[in-house]
Amino acid sequence: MAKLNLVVGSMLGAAEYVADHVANLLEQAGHQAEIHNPATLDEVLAEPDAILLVVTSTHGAGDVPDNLQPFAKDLAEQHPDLNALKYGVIALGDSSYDTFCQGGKTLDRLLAECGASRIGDRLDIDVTQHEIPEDAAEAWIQGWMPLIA
Ligand SMILES: Cc1cc2nc3c(=O)[nH]c(=O)nc-3n(C[C@H](O)[C@H](O)[C@H](O)COP(=O)(O)O)c2cc1C
Repeated sequence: MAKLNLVVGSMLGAAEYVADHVANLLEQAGHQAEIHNPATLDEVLAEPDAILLVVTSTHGAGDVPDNLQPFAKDLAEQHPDLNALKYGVIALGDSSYDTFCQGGKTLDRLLAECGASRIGDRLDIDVTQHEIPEDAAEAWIQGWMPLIA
């Protein structure tokens, strides 16, 4: 069973609800899930064997939410060696923006640039299509969990 660090980016609460729901599902399946909100890079670097799961919305004009900005900034500036780190990304956004799910895409890119390996595909949840984003996340995590077993 795996240890997962869930790193949350949220302004209005939707991504927080998704992270809580996903953490419960992971724990029900026997995994250990710890929510980091706000997250610090040091906490993640302290557990290189844990899998990182980013759950973030997008704000502004394609920006990472304020509570995740320090984490993203440290990743970009410190560029730590994350070759041993595995991660997944659940992004929430609104497809009416050109910058659809850009917050999640940015975290995905920053982690990959530091050498981390994404497990499976990123989930981009369009909140205009999913009134309850937790439902889309639940369907995705059921397909993702076998990849971390
Ligand atoms: C001011 C504002 C700006 C937004 N900008 C974007 C954006 O650039 N791209 C996108 O995909 N969604 C954007 N969204 C949609 C949010 O990402 C979406 O509503 C999400 O569910 C909010 O999650 P949260 O409650 O965790 O913050 C924006 C929403 C607001 C209110």
